[in-house]
Amino acid sequence: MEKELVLILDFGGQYNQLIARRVREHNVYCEVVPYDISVEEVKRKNPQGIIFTGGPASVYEEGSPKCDPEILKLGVPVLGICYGMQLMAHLLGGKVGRADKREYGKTLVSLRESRLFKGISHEDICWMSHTCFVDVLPPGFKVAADTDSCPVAAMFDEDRKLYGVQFHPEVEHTQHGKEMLKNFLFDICKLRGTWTTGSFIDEAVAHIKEKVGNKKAICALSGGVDSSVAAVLVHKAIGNNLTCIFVDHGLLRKDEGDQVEQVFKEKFDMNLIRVNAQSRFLGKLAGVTEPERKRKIIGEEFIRVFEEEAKKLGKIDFLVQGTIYPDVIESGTKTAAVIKSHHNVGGLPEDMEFELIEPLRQLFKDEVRLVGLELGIPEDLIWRQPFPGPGLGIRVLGEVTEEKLHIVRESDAILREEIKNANLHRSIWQYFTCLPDIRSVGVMGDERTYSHTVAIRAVTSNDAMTADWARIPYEVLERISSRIVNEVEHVNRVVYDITSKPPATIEWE
Ligand SMILES: Nc1ncnc2c1ncn2[C@@H]1O[C@H](COP(=O)(O)OP(=O)(O)OP(=O)(O)O)[C@@H](O)[C@H]1O
Ligand SMILES: O=c1[nH]c(=O)c2[nH+]cn([C@@H]3O[C@H](COP(=O)(O)O)[C@@H](O)[C@H]3O)c2[nH]1
Ligand SMILES: NC(=O)CC[C@H](N)C(=O)O
Ligand SMILES: [Mg+2]
Repeated sequence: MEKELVLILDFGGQYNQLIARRVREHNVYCEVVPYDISVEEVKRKNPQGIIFTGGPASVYEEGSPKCDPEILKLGVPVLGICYGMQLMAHLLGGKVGRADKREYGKTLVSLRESRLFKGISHEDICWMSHTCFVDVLPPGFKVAADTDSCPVAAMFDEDRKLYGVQFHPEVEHTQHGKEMLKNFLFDICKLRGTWTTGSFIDEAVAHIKEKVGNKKAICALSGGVDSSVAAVLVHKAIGNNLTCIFVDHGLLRKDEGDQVEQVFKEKFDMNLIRVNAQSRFLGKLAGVTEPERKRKIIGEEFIRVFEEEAKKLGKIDFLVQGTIYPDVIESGTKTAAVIKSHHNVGGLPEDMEFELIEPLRQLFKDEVRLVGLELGIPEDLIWRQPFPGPGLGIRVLGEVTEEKLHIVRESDAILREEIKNANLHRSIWQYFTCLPDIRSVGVMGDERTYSHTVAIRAVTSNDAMTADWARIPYEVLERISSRIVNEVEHVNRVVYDITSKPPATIEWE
């Protein structure tokens, strides 16, 4: 059976991940690729459909992102969304102008007859976010929708299978957006929706087998969800030619090192090496306060440890990592801004000796969890809360010291225990404490104190791309706060972080 694939050309829009999710929700595999992918590369990947995303630029500006126009001539159906539609118009001889009136948010759109809108009535509430508009249609195109202030809210050329929408079908607020994407995928691109976690596993295993052959690989294993799933997947492909390496960098949570080692030895039949590298990581971090510096130092040190361990094992060509899509996107791409350098992507040193294998690189966390369950990984591991590779190193704000690590470790253990006792551990995506680099005045036992403040961070999320602060019941918060101040030395105040992502991020650094 031919492999089904939709390529999403990334022009830097805010909702690009959502487009990918919506396509996958229809069981169609898709990949988000940079907008300047060459036409040869597109041909090699052989997609049955292509989507151009939105983006902040204006097509008529110099230097605005443009794809190879040949992509529009491949005969593969293309759906341009917002900037994507404007670019399609611009490249094919139409004209894009700047409107006097911006359209932003919910907008009533009149739809005309088009395969894209099959089964949807002649009006729909759509979500708009634009200033520019298609002023003159490119030759061969027809108007498929309009609004009070936008004459071309959608356009199409049925013969060439080129479609454009000015609004965003991928956001929830567009009432029939799902149906529109469905029409594009199934009616226009003639896809069947064969992508399932089972088929993903089969393909990934075959691909890894082919790539690695009889060579050897190591896997950076943290005991977290992503690297455990990656390890099991690669082990399925290459068996004992894989060795997992778990680094205890001194930035782990309370008792975590021993727990990971124990669980892994009990539940998995794989080679595992635990490296105790506490002092070298803490040494490298001494005196460093800037968050991005800290992340890069940790990222590089990880690789140096892997290289040293690999040398002891003979010739190792590949490094397996549990990188997932949000790690990639937040570390910055050609079009997406750097939010923070995830140690395993933006924090990698340039002179690394391994070739990377990252089978989960295109997946979101919830998809990784489904793959893990399908692979038979125990549920309690699959539902572990995410824990970042740089660990407590980015939860101790500012300089990392043993004393501060101790405070975070102990307070975090209390928080986790109480969340579990309150049976909230499955409904909250992530919950942890962090240590802002501040001290404040308190009174304990009639005496003045001048001690640390501990912050509680707890969020709900589906994929870590956006998050809301979790509404932990007051009684639970009260218990956590009182235990932390009573049981953890050098702490006299506990605060609760009530910011969503955006504008904040989940971690504080
Ligand atoms: N202590 C560690 N030792 C070895 N590799 C690690 C360690 N921490 C992180 N890594 C590597 O970095 C990758 C990214 O870390 P990340 O925390 O995002 O994923 P994870 O730990 O596998 O899963 P989770 O998000 O559930 O914690 C991991 O998949 C793993 O390959
Ligand atoms: O492996 C990782 N390496 C990193 O450098 C890193 N930084 C953040 N995170 C985790 O990613 C998710 C999103 O976090 P932020 O909202 O803080 O960006 C959350 O789940 C974070 O815990 C990381 N994971
Ligand atoms: N959301 C978008 O893709 C916006 C496209 C373009 N920047 C505009 O303002 O019209
Ligand atoms: Mg982790």
